[in-house]
Amino acid sequence: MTVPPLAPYPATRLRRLRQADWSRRLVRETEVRPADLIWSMVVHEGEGCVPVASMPGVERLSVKEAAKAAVRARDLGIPAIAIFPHIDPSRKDAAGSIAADPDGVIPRAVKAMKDAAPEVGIMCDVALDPFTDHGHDGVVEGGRILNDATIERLIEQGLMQAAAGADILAPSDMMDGRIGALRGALEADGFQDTMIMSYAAKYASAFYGPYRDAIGSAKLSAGQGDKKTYQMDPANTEEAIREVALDIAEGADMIMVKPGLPYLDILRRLVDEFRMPTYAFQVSGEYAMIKAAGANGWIDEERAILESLAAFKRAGAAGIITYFAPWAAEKLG
Ligand SMILES: NCc1[nH]cc(CCC(=O)O)c1CC(=O)O
Ligand SMILES: [Mg+2]
Repeated sequence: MTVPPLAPYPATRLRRLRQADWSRRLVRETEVRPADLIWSMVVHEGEGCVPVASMPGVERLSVKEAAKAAVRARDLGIPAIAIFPHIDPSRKDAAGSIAADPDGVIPRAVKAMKDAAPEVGIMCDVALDPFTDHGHDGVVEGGRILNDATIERLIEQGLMQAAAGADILAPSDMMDGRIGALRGALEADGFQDTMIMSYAAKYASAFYGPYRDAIGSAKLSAGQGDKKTYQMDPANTEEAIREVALDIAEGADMIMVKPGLPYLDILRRLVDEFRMPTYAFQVSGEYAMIKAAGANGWIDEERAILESLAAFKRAGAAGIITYFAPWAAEKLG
């Protein structure tokens, strides 16, 4: 990109445009609006709201509360909600047997939310980890995560979610080939309008820690293995291009980079390379860091939240999946 020639100082003084709020607003290049936000939300099988210790301000919501939250999202101008399930440990097993249960908390929440606020898009994670007792996203055999056997389970789960009324399916497992398999299954079963947002460039990150607390799959963070054989190495950027190219070719409508703030370089590259609707997930650890530093008075929490959201837009995100969505929409609306 060539910069047009600038008159040298003092004819050019870049500070001129920064001197007043009105002129700063006038030259602002990007803006965060409620319509840029996807509300990341945890639902649980019980009643009421249960606070998540490592994510102050985030609560696990019952199906009933999730329906109310959908109405709130609509009123705030938030276009979509991504839901994640907390499952009682007694109901988990090695196979994640209940992941595709049509009476599970996810399909019940989807139906209740779509009934309460049909104008709000509902996105579901396609992955086994909330339902497995080992916390992995796939079928495990002899310590290995089986790719193709996992895809079969993901298809069952995704079709169940689509049948429940989910608008967007978001496979977050990082198995190879799952986008194409899911797209084919959706077409075959009459769900040609169900969207897929692929967690295409998803990294094996330490920033997911509080999420495992939120959905009750703490085992991995306690040192029982890691997800490095399927999630990406944080050192890699060329590989993200290959991951995304394949997911687009397999039929993804939207792509995602995860985590968010530490991976803005990846986000920018993918937007420039593919020109697809590209989303950033500001994950649980990013939320927790801002909340913790804010609570200690070490940073100005409100400014830090808004600055972080602005950074995603500046880097080219079409939208941001964030636990801050309701607070931010209220502030920005
Ligand atoms: N596949 C599950 C999944 N879906 C979203 C997150 C993380 C969300 C967050 O940290 O906020 C994870 C965790 C993981 O992959 O280990
Ligand atoms: Mg892939």
